[in-house]
Parts: sequence; structure tokens; C-alpha cells
Amino acid sequence: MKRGVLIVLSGPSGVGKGTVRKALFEEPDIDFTYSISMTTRSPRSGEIDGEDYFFVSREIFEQNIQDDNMLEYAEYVGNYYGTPKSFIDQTLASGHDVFLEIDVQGALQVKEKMPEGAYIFLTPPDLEALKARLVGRGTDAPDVIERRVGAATSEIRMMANYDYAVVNDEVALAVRRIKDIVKVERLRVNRVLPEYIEMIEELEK
Ligand SMILES: Nc1ncnc2c1ncn2[C@@H]1O[C@H](COP(=O)(O)OP(=O)(O)OP(=O)(O)O)[C@@H](O)[C@H]1O
Ligand SMILES: Nc1nc2c(ncn2[C@@H]2O[C@H](COP(=O)(O)O)[C@@H](O)[C@H]2O)c(=O)[nH]1
Repeated sequence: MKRGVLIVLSGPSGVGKGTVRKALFEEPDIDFTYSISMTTRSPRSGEIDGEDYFFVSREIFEQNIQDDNMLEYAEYVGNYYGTPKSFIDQTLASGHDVFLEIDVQGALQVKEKMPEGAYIFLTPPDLEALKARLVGRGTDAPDVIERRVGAATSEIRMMANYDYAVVNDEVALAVRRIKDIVKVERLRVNRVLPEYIEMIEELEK
């Protein structure tokens, strides 16, 4: 049976990870399973618990760390964010591709543990565009935006630790670049593109 591919999309806050991920998931030939993160941040207007994030208290998050339930976690601009572990293991083992959208600290922790994934750094055309996107999104107070842009400068330096860098100049172009990367990754994991596996098995009968 084919094994699922782990795809980790990371990059500074506001670069467009969520926007690109949503556009990617709408592609007819894409069937990724999204890993829902856990966070102590308060929900933004319109965000749904169990869909956008699992929103929990600091106590519950810290209990999950102690119980070794997290594949990775990071403290980012005053809140915890992390990836529940068992979901990732089970989904990959069942042959489904898993998609993580996480910050740079978390992505590098996952890469240490699971180097066989596709680690993609989504980068803005420049820092001005990044700040404009955070301001334009309208979800964060000015001081939080400053902290996020401040964090971005050191995050962008970590780009060299990734397998791939994708510029999010236009969403449709970023989606196409990521789809090409996933094709390469499928070949690396399964040695043959999965759409051919059934055909070969049929011929070998
Ligand atoms: N290619 C693009 N060109 C212009 N604006 C964009 C582009 N991609 C995303 N945006 C806009 O930038 C803002 C931030 O996007 P988004 O929320 O997807 O970023 P993010 O990286 O997921 O942020 P966070 O890490 O904080 O969740 C949104 O208002 C979105 O519409
Ligand atoms: N290390 C992790 N980072 C995560 C995870 N889920 C989301 N994130 C990243 O946190 C920042 C802030 O997110 P926001 O929703 O408050 O804007 C952003 O870079 C996210 O990608 C996670 O599970 N682990």
C-alpha cells in the first residue's frame, strides 16, 4: 500500500499560508488531510473550534505537552501552538497525505523527527508586502503586527533549512508550485507515482 506524504507549509505570519492552503485544497486533484493545530490563542471572529484550531487553555496545552501528545509545539507571540501527534501517525500509516501549516520553530522540530516530509517555506515578495498583508487582514492590533513582522526577519533567515522555497506573489502561482513539489515528493516516498501503482499491480498478477 502507498504511504502518505507529509507536507509541511511554513513561513512568517501573514505571508498567506492559510490563503494558499485553502486554494490548494480546492484543486480537484488534491486530497490532503489537514492537521488541525492546538492553540491557546483566543478564536478570531468566524473561527470555529475543531475546524480552524482546537482552542484550549494553557493548562490543557501544558498537560498535552507533559503527556507527550504533541509532535511539536512552539510559543509564538505569547501563545502556544502545536500539532497533536497521534493524528499524524495514523493518517500517514493509512496512506493519506497530511498537510501541516505551522510556524518555523515547529516545522524545524518536525523535520528533526520526520525528515522524509516535504518542507516548504512560503516567502513574501518582500517585507513591505508582508506587513501590508498583516495590516490588510485586519485581525491583529498594531503592536501584535509589529511583533509578527519582527519575528519574520529571523524566520526568513531559516529558509535555508527547508527543502523548498515558494514565493507567494500570486496565490494561483504559489498553488501550482506547491503541486509540482508534491509530485516530486510522491515519487521520492513511493518510488513510483501512486496513480501507476494499481496499474503495475494489475500487470504483475
Ligand atoms: N499572494 C497574495 N497577494 C496578496 N495578498 C495575499 C496573498 N496571499 C495572501 N494574501 C492576504 O494576506 C493576508 C494574510 O494571509 P493569511 O491569513 O493566509 O496568512 P498566514 O500566513 O496564514 O497567516 P498566519 O500565519 O498569521 O495564520 C490575508 O488578508 C490574505 O488575503
Ligand atoms: N509551531 C506551530 N505553529 C503553528 C501551528 N498552528 C499554527 N501555527 C503558526 O502560528 C502562527 C500564528 O498563527 P495565527 O493563527 O495566530 O495567525 C502562524 O505562523 C501559524 O502558521 C502549530 O500547530 N504549530
